[in-house]
Amino acid sequence: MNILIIGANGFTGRRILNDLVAREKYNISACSLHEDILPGKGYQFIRTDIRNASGMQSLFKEVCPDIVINTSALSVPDYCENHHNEAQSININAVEHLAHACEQYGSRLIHLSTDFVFDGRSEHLYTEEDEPNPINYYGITKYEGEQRVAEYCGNYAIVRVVVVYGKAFPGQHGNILQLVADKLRKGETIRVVSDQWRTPTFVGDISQAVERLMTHPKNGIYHICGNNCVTIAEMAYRVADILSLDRTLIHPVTTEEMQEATPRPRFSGLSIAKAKREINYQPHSLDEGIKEMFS
Ligand SMILES: NC(=O)C1=CN([C@@H]2O[C@H](COP(=O)(O)OP(=O)(O)OC[C@H]3O[C@@H](n4cnc5c(N)ncnc54)[C@H](OP(=O)(O)O)[C@@H]3O)[C@@H](O)[C@H]2O)C=CC1
Ligand SMILES: Cc1cn([C@H]2C[C@H](O)[C@@H](COP(=O)(O)OP(=O)(O)O[C@H]3O[C@@H](C)C(=O)[C@@H](O)[C@H]3O)O2)c(=O)[nH]c1=O
Repeated sequence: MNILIIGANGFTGRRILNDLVAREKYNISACSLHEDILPGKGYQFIRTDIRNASGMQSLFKEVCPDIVINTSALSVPDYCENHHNEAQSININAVEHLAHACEQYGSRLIHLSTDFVFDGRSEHLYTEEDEPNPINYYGITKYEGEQRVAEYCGNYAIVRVVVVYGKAFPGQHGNILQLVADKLRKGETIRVVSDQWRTPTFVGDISQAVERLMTHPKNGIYHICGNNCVTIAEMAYRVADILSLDRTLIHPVTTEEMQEATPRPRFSGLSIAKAKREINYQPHSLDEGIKEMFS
């Protein structure tokens, strides 16, 4: 089976690449905007900018992928808020070209998306049937990208993940749990929001789910995240407690006090009932994920 992983230098993409290579049963190609951050064995790396239509065509011609896993994105909401054109070209236009290329080559597209497609006004965990209504530009572009995939691709799965955490490699952006651990280890304080609820996702659980979705016979959206719905502050306290760090350095603040430049959903916990039912998805608990991340 020929697999193409796009965005393979990224936090989630590299974890999926490493996990699938370790299975030793796939023919794997990886691409990213820049050179391979950590060259290894068991895959070929082809540097490609997926905004470039002819570059994408050559990539597909060379790889002839059965499965395409798209983890590439402009995934920093604050940056997207001030760089609309760039966000649109990566999160929407390139995704549309990708969907067409998959259709042309008969590839199944596994496309990563986000809880930020929702407005956060819900009182319950969002299901795949709930109507998106993004409240920041990143969310708008990711929702539009989802729609292009569903419209132009005959064989696809959209995988929505939430606050992804796990070990990062040098050169990758970290995550809020790593930031908390780093600050507390240095004896520094950190302000964390106490009124935004999420279902954080252990990065290894995404590759577990993606591998199952590669051969799953259905199209559609899948919510893939953890099964604990907590505030960002609660995540920070769990890191402090599990690593025996000083929890008094954590200063919980409201969204209003935090004065974030980019609006974020108040509540964007996702329900994983569909993934459990259809692909027997079984995520780590938050405590298990934190322990594995810092082991
Ligand atoms: N991180 C999170 O908490 C969450 C992430 N998501 C979604 O999950 C997915 C993965 O996110 P994450 O792991 O954080 O992503 P990263 O930001 O870590 O990685 C994205 C990768 O995309 C690559 N890329 C960007 N533009 C292009 C391009 N034009 N052509 C080719 N490659 C490109 C970059 O490559 P290079 O490094 O080579 O420049 C980068 O490494 C995204 O779809 C994101 O929207 C959803 C919810 C939460
Ligand atoms: C840096 C920082 C963040 N936070 C909060 C803000 C936010 O709610 C949460 C995570 O912050 P981050 O900066 O990691 O990113 P943020 O932009 O909120 O995270 C999002 O990333 C994109 C890609 C997604 O798709 C979303 O699912 C979500 O995970 O932590 C604090 O409370 N204190 C801090 O010092």
